[in-house]
Amino acid sequence: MVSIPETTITSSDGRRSIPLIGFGTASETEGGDVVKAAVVEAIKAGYRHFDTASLYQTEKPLGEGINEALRLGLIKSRAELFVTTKLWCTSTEGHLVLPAMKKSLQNLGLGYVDLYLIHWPLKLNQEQFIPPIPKESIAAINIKEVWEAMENCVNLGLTKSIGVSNSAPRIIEEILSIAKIPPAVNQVEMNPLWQQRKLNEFCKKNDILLTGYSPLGGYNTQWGHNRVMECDVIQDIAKSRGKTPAQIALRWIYEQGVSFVVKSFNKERMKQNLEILDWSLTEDELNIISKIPQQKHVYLSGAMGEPSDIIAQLDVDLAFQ
Ligand SMILES: NC(=O)C1=CN([C@@H]2O[C@H](COP(=O)(O)OP(=O)(O)OC[C@H]3O[C@@H](n4cnc5c(N)ncnc54)[C@H](OP(=O)(O)O)[C@@H]3O)[C@@H](O)[C@H]2O)C=CC1
Ligand SMILES: O=C[C@H](O)[C@@H](O)[C@@H](O)[C@H](O)C(=O)O
Repeated sequence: MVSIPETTITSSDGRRSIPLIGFGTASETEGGDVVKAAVVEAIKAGYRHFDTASLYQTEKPLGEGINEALRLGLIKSRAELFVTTKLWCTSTEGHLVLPAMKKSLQNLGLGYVDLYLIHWPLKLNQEQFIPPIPKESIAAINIKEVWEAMENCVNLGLTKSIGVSNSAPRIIEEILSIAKIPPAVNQVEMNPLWQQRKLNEFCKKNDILLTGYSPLGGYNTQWGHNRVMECDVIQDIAKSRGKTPAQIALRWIYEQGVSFVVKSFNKERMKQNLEILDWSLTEDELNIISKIPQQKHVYLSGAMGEPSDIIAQLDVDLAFQ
């Protein structure tokens, strides 16, 4: 079993450990049983950090997988795991945060999560996330009110740490200016095609751990693309090093001093994705990767189906490099 290196983030118990590699659970095609079985296999392989969200509808099977792992004796206690979930945009209002947090815990069957993230700094007034989302259903987030409610979740012991996702410096600075408990993590799109150099620098300066999502570009998914896995530079390095393109992309992100979450429900591939710890990329290889033309992929405007100034601003904020 692979032992995954950890770093620490701010939490209600002072600094707490977080494994640098997390297991993603976003899937539109795989059912609950597949997710549950994958979680058990992932724990066998050595994953200890699990990423879910109310949006993904994988909280319940993740919780079931954790219970199964406990039953099988793969772990002795839930405390050996780091579980992240996220507040969806329909609940980003002060009075809606606590009920959403409690609902997530109920889905997971857990007494607390390790990290609760604001999924997108945005308010949606429409229950179903089925585009087109009319402009009238999109509102700006009242971040002060929402952050105070997130802090309340920490004070109630429902989450150990809080953070943001898909957030640019502008919103993070706003949070930092009012926070009693600062954000511990910012989870964003990050891979060799969107390297996030400036955001990484900004987060490091503010003691916020960047977590990269879609480190393989969301290969073969509806929301992702195949350009990372099919990138010539990545493929050439993979051939010359006897590694897979996925391993090169993951080793690259690992070497950026961030954490990342990668999803594979396939037993061999989830293991392969951990086999990146006992070798490193050379200066030359890092240099070539740093020259890959940058191309951000996740633009919320594309997903909404109707133009909105609020979404457009969010996309602009996130596109800086
Ligand atoms: N905060 C946010 O807004 C977002 C957060 N996320 C989080 O990040 C996680 C990871 O990102 P995600 O977008 O899923 O995409 P990833 O970049 O992790 O890619 C996942 C895809 O790659 C395939 N795959 C995984 N490993 C390999 C491999 N070694 N070789 C070939 N194919 C492979 C998977 O298929 P298979 O399972 O068949 O192996 C799956 O189709 C998500 O699951 C979610 O938890 C993701 C998007 C947005
Ligand atoms: O762009 C819109 C996408 O569907 C977005 O909502 C997801 O990528 C989500 O952030 C996730 O975590 O999977």
